[in-house]
Amino acid sequence: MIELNDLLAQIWPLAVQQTVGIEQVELKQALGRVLAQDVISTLDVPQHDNSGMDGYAVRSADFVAQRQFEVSQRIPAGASPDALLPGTVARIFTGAPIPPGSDSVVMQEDVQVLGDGQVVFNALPKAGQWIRCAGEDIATGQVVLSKGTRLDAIHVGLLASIGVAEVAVARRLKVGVMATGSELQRPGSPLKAGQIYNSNEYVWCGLLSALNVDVVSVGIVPDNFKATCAALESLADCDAVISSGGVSVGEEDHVKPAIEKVGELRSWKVAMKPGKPIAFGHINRLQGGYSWFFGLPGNPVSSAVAFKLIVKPFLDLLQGQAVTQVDWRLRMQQVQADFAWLKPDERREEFLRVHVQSGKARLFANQSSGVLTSLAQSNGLVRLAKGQVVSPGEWVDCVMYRDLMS
Ligand SMILES: Nc1nc2c(c(=O)[nH]1)N[C@H]1C(S)=C(S)[C@@H](COP(=O)(O)OP(=O)(O)OC[C@H]3O[C@@H](n4cnc5c(N)ncnc54)[C@H](O)[C@@H]3O)O[C@H]1N2
Ligand code: MOO
Repeated sequence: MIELNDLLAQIWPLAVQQTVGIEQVELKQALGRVLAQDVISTLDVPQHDNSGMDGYAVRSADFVAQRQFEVSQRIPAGASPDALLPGTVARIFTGAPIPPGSDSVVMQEDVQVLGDGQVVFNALPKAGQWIRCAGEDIATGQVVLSKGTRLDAIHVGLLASIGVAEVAVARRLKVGVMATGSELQRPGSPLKAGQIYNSNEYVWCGLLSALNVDVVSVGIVPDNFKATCAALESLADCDAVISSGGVSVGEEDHVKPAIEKVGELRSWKVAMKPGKPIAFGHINRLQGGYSWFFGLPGNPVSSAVAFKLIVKPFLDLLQGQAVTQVDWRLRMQQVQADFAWLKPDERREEFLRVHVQSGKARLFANQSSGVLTSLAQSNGLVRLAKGQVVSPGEWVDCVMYRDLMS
């Protein structure tokens, strides 16, 4: 068995070295994609000093002599103002450019309008007040977003704010999925004796949709060697293939021998619970090259946890996402156990499904790797080292699901 940290150290660099190609997309299509180049601003945001309030643009030094002023111009947002005449003020609105010669804005609530183009100020302005300075958000030449960022809605808005209409992103990945198991049935069809519904594929497809990849599914593959080889070969043109089930040691487990036949098995069995029988390798393509392969366990919890901890970061890295953004170990937090864990696994590190609230982790009662409800009713995984016991009140490492899928 390989340690999880060692597996990650072995496979993540492979993805970093073999990131996929780049394409230009329109800004709105870039949501959820990974930026392939640094984006540098060619302008200041805002472009001009502008008003932070509806009110009056003034010269603060004029207030030494007087409190009543003539309004010499009106500046709505989008206008190009004249210089402020000495001894006068300008009516101004939020976002409008500050006229040359003015160094301060007084909000209209502090001003009395006399009706003959004159106004009286009830407050003394401080130089610089209510002025939003040119370039205070983004300065010309600044790296606004770095290569390797997965673009969220705010990132896309930030790019729009500097006038970018198209960006270079990693091309979409093509990911193949297959669920092995002669006992599996599709939701929508009645279950025959001994059958269970294929849920793993639905979990992955949901998780994959957050990664903006194209999914190709061959659906359910029966437990036989030939069918397994054929399904794997049919997905060889994908960037990566994920299968579930059939990776353990029984006679009905055909994934390991099949991957050895159609490609190469590079690693098998990880010292983690849930998720021990994980296969990693590749499927050869007839025309040369290969597709990465992850054979995840059939147990629904094992398959989902292995996906989040191992496969998802690998797919992110293939798209060029920065390692610091995908390595969930950097986002572990300490939580206080609201439970006791007295019979630890001596050979594997464990990931316990917990619900964390106000810094306290409550353990889901049934930690079986077949109980998918444990994932539905938890929001994080407590990570325990081999043999680690836990007493109530102890501080333990935890990774939250939101940090696994961000
Ligand atoms: N003698 C041993 N037996 C087992 C070992 C072992 O080391 N020695 N490891 C156990 C562990 S740990 C796990 S995890 C499982 C993994 O086995 P497989 O990956 O070969 O998975 P299957 O046996 O095909 O299925 C396990 C379980 O999951 C259900 N399943 C399968 N596919 C799906 C699906 N698509 N959706 C929902 N549920 C699925 C399946 O019906 C089984 O109940 O092996 C242990 N055994
Ligand atoms: O690895 Mo298995 O997932 O312990 O049940």
